[in-house]
Amino acid sequence: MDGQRNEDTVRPPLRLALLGCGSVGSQVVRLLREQADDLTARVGAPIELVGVAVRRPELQRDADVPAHLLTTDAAGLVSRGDIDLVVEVIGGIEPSRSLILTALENGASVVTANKALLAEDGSTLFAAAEKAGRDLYYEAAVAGAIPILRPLRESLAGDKVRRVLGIVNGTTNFILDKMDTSGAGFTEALEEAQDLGYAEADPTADVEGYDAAAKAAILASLAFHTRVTAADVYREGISDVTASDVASAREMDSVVKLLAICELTDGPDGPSVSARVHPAMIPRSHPLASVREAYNAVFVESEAAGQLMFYGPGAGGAPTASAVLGDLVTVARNRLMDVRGAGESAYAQCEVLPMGSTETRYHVAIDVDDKAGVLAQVAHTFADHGVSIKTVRQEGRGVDAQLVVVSHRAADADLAATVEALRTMPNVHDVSSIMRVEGDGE
Ligand SMILES: NC(=O)C1=CN([C@@H]2O[C@H](COP(=O)(O)OP(=O)(O)OC[C@H]3O[C@@H](n4cnc5c(N)ncnc54)[C@H](O)[C@@H]3O)[C@@H](O)[C@H]2O)C=CC1
Ligand SMILES: N[C@@H](CC=O)C(=O)O
Ligand code: NA
Repeated sequence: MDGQRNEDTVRPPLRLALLGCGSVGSQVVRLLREQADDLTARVGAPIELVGVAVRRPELQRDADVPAHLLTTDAAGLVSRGDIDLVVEVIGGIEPSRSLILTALENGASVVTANKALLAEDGSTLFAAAEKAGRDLYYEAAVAGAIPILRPLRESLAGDKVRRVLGIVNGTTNFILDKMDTSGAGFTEALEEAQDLGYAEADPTADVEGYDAAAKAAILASLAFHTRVTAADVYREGISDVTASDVASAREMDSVVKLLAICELTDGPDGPSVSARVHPAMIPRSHPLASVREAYNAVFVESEAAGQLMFYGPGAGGAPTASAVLGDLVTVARNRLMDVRGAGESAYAQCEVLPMGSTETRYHVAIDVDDKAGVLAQVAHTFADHGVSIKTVRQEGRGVDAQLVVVSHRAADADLAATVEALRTMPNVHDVSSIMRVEGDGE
């Protein structure tokens, strides 16, 4: 009966152009075909794939794309004037930016997974979507399949988000998890990630934190109703994390994770925000510590809702295509109703704090002479830079000792200056591990 009723009310097809047919694009094609009837029923009209822009048409693809749909002329496809919906899964800045702008100008609604572009120049795209009166949706751009952007933009629109703490890069989480569980070094763990297809042949964007920084910019913008770009995000990757850092974390009953941290801080001149990506120790009891392998999770703290956690697959063709299809159904429904969905609100116009004035905590391992007064000298150095010590542990190592200091929260610049000063002290041999500490409620 229901099926019959839907068929009776089905409208003419919405015409879809797909830009890019790699890992994500080919899964979009597969799901469109396999779920065609359900999608038609959910949207209220069929979605008809009318063109697929590719770079190399001769390539064998995971999805069976009819040859007559393939074109190398992506610009021509989005300029045709008869396209209702465009999915951009090419990636990178150009030609993706120009293609999305042309698609919007020609009246199409757009779905993209392109975090690099949104984090670099989202404001140009949002302005173009608004001018055209069309939707621009991008749930897949952060944490793949995990619904996180829609909850921030819509479900939490009546609340005040104060903090977003996320594991938003699957490759680096896989590497750090391997280092923790098997004691592997960074290089060995990276090779395993590459063998399993998680890390690219050139893993720089993942390993050096650029991918997570783009996602942090998008998260901070939506969470705090402001504009944060990738250039505003402090970034450190995981290539300097050693097996000894991971072992130090284990001794503290903690794990090392690459975190994206976005915070709202109230000040006398109004709220400001910070966004940073760096490795940090978190206690094993924290919900993010149990995020294993290539999974992602985003932990959101808001004033009324309290703590929320979003967990699932953050990468991979099919999971990412799931998020793309979710957006596609939404923008297709909006087209049929001739409305625009919720757009970006950037009314807050918050200042973005530099990393130096962001408050963090440090775990510092210091190799020193095991002599009377050395601990006091080290403690003075912290105090001289205005950094309060939370705990100190000392381990004897023959004539030497290792001091493991965990600080209270202090300006990151003061902590960095403390470490610099420690390195010049006569009884200090080495500052062998420096790691920020997060998530233990301080
Ligand atoms: N793979 C994943 O797990 C995730 C990917 N994303 C994003 O999804 C987007 C696509 O990623 P993937 O599918 O993994 O990349 P991919 O590299 O597998 O696919 C991109 C495709 O675009 C094609 N292409 C490049 N230039 C083109 C042009 N001018 N015209 C037409 N086609 C062109 C390439 O030949 C390639 O087949 C990127 O923005 C990526 O950041 C987001 C979340 C997860
Ligand atoms: N390279 C990314 C994939 C999706 O954004 C990751 O490893 O998480
Ligand atoms: Na997502």
